[in-house]
Amino acid sequence: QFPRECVTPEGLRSGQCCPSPAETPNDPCGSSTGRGQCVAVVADGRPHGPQYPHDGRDDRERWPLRFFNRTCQCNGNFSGYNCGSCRHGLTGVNCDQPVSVVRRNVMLLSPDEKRAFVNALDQAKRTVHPDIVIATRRYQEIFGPDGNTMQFQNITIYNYFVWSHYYSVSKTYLGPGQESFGGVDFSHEGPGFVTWHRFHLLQLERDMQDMLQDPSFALPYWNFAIGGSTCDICSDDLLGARSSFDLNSISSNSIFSQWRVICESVEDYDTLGTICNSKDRAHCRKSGTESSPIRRNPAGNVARPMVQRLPQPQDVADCLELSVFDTPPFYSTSSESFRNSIEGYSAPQGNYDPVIRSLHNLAHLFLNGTGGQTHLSPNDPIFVLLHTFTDAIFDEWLRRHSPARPYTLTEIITLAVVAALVVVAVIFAATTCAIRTRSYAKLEGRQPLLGEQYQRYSDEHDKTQSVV
Ligand SMILES: O=C1C=c2cc(C(=O)O)[nH]c2=CC1=O
Repeated sequence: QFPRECVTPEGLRSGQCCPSPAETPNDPCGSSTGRGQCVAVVADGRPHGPQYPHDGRDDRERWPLRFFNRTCQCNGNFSGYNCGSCRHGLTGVNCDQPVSVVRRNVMLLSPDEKRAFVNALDQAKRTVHPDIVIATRRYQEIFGPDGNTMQFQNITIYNYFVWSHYYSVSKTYLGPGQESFGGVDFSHEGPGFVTWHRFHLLQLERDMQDMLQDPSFALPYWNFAIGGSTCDICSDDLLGARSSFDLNSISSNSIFSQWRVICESVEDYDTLGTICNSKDRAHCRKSGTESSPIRRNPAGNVARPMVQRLPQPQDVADCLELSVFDTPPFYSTSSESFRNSIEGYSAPQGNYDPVIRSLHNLAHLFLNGTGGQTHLSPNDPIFVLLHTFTDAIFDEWLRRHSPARPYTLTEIITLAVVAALVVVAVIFAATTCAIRTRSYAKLEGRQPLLGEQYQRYSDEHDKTQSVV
């Protein structure tokens, strides 16, 4: 997924993606106005962990170096692929006006607010993303059969949200006739789980703010830790009630019954080395099958009773007690790890047990349908609310256990200078004391203890009272 302006044959061959902000053409990254500059990308070059035994086989390794090695780095409050937008929470031409973006419990929205949110999601499902296009082939084939037909496509704002999640979890293609490698997932089962999903949500929130021209638009959250087997947000004024005719479908009174899922032909992609794309529909139509509606049957997985109920409020309280963010082997098998507990591969109290599913994972599996399959789950808009709540728990954990931030170079130098001054002051004070003590010791025999004016104590008075 890249800015539309960067995916020309020349753009990709140059390896540079440094577009100009809309207001200042021919000014890469808005450098003339101090917004940012075009710099070499520095990607993490450390070796992969044991879970991923390949090297150089997947476009996603050391992202985005396979495609671009120079991109915009924005200064201060500026942000975005061309530094043409503001950092989250800021607005205005100079990005210096704070704007409050408050995520609220979706159940507490007024009827008008609920309607506005549902309509905004539906608008995002239908509106083509103004800036971003998606790759439909791997890098090897990205220039097309003639070397000049770029393999990128437009995508809608909401489908881009679905696509980027799919891209992060899809298998590594190892070549024709070979089974794709599914042992790695770039956004789950590891330390990046909470931060990857935080950025994913911020991207959608920002895209919807721009679409609505409302910089204060906030995604609400679903408090899924209510126990029991009722999906409280599955009503037609919110995310859609259950259809009366099909246990696995959404009621036709909900706009979400009209939504069609993308990225479901996962076996085809893994065999052909293609990437989820909207040609799916044409392909499906030719073979006589329309792309499917969202499937959802909350609490309906009778074969797996453990996932027929939602997490309990105490589960949230328990995982917040875990003070260590993540623990070796930094995987879905970690114990005493906040990340693995909120993700839901270990118990909320921290102990790992392969049969346990809790918190975030349990909420996904409870949905029992599109929202419970990792490559498809964001197709069900409940995903958005499930993840804003997961993010709220992460936020609370950061407040309680905020890991010490490493010092910057400036802070280290300042601390060193202050420490040196303190040492000099202590040495000076100690030396002065020692010299004075020695001179007093010499004079002690000749000098009255309290000096001239305190020499006399009245014999008639208490000895502690001086007579002046
Ligand atoms: O969409 C998801 C679906 C999931 C299913 C599990 C599981 O524990 O089996 N975990 C999931 C995470 C998802 O993000």
